[in-house]
Amino acid sequence: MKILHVSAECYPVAKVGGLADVVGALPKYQNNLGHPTSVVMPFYNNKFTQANSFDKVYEATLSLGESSIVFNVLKTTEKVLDFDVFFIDIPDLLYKEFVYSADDTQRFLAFQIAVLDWILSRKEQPEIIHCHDHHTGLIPFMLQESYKYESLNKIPVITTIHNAQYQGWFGYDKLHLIPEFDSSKTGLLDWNNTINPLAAAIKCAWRVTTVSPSYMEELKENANGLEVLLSHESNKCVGVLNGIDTEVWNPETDHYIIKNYDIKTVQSGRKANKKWLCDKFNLDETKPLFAFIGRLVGEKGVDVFPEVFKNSLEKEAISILVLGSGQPETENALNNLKPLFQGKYNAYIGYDEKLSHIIYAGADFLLMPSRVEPCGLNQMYALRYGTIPIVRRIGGLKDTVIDIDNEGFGLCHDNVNAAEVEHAIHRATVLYDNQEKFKTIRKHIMTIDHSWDVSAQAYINLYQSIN
Ligand SMILES: Nc1ncnc2c1ncn2[C@@H]1O[C@H](COP(=O)(O)OP(=O)(O)O[C@H]2O[C@H](CO)[C@@H](O)[C@H](O)[C@H]2O)[C@@H](O)[C@H]1O
Repeated sequence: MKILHVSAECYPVAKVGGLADVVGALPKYQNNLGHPTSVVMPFYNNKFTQANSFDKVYEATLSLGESSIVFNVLKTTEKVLDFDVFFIDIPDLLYKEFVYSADDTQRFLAFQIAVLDWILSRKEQPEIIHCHDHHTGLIPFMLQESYKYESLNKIPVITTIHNAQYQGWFGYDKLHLIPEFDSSKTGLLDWNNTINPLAAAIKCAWRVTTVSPSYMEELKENANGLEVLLSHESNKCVGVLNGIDTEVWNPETDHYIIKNYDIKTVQSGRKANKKWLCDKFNLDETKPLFAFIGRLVGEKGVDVFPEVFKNSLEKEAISILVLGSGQPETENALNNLKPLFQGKYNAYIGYDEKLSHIIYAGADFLLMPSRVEPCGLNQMYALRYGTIPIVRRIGGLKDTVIDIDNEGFGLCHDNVNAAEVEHAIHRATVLYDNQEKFKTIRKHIMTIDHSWDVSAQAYINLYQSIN
């Protein structure tokens, strides 16, 4: 079955968060299962596009309302990735140093129209179009309703919701930008009197998936306004747990980390990575190291950190290291703690792929007090590298981490508040003090298999059910 993924992000081409990891791995595993799978994404101005040369495979002009916009479809000259990636090049709109910005409505509408115009022109068409998040949410609608794409409307289209908090809303003043359709179908675009691309995708896609089974259930109660819609459409919705790319995320071969290790050499390998982190960030390597990696936004629960860190660093003999960027007030609060806890706490505000790998390889515990966590990849990377996750029981975290008190391997809490996170940190220090148990758990978690093998097949089964 020929599969085409449509996405704004794909690792290692362009990554803002977990969406890139998924779209950078799932196609590889689907190819391995014998299904030719490719990705189409925007052509950004970044390290990847600067480092490679590209051939033009298609050129045309698209209509965005009254405007005519020339676009190209590009492919790398050499085979760089394990699967084909096609790039939509619209210089004025997409060729930027960033992935997302304030004028995303125009940018991603033009992208989606270009994708469909290009598919229309191809002799060999995909047998499944797999869209990711709201940036590609109008594709299911356009396939079904825009006159121009009528000949494509038998191609099954599925949408995966990686995060329902973001829906891509825009006003009716931009309705005319969508290729012409029967105006009596405008309701399919609407949710609460505004155009809502994610809602349109939920209504028009043949199947809707979320990235964990628990998140699917939670969305019926809490989906940033789409609860009723998701409950109504629940027959075509299913949760498929994300996997991880075990070639990229492998402590034995990871070229980013300071010392590679496997289950037999975990002790010395992790010691070297921890020492590097502690030297670099002025932390005490004899104490348990707690880390956080991620976007500094409300849904990750990071607003509790200033209070938690202050209290825990005063009470416990621990070190804490943060890697992340996001809301300026949280960035400032985390920076402001540095002078108060020198030698015990540090934060790198920014994005650094290499550092993230070293943290998974060197920290003892990874904090994830998420308010919302559709799946979460960090806890799975942590497990593979032998870092014990401390998570709130929500979404994919609930599906992948079991508490040590329930014969599991992680530390879990039910709510996002300072007291519960502090208590979980305290429990982690007790575990750390029992080095024999700590090391047994560490070895065990490295053997848990979260590779994409199972879930890539689950998606194939889903595609086959609608083909
Ligand atoms: N400052 C930084 N420096 C370096 N690396 C950083 C970083 N900040 C984040 N990362 C990396 O970005 C990725 C984050 O992935 P997550 O899945 O945890 O969250 P995200 O909320 O982006 O994804 C959304 O989509 C994914 C994929 O479906 C879901 O798992 C998730 O629950 C959902 O919120 C990881 O690879 C992490 O290491």
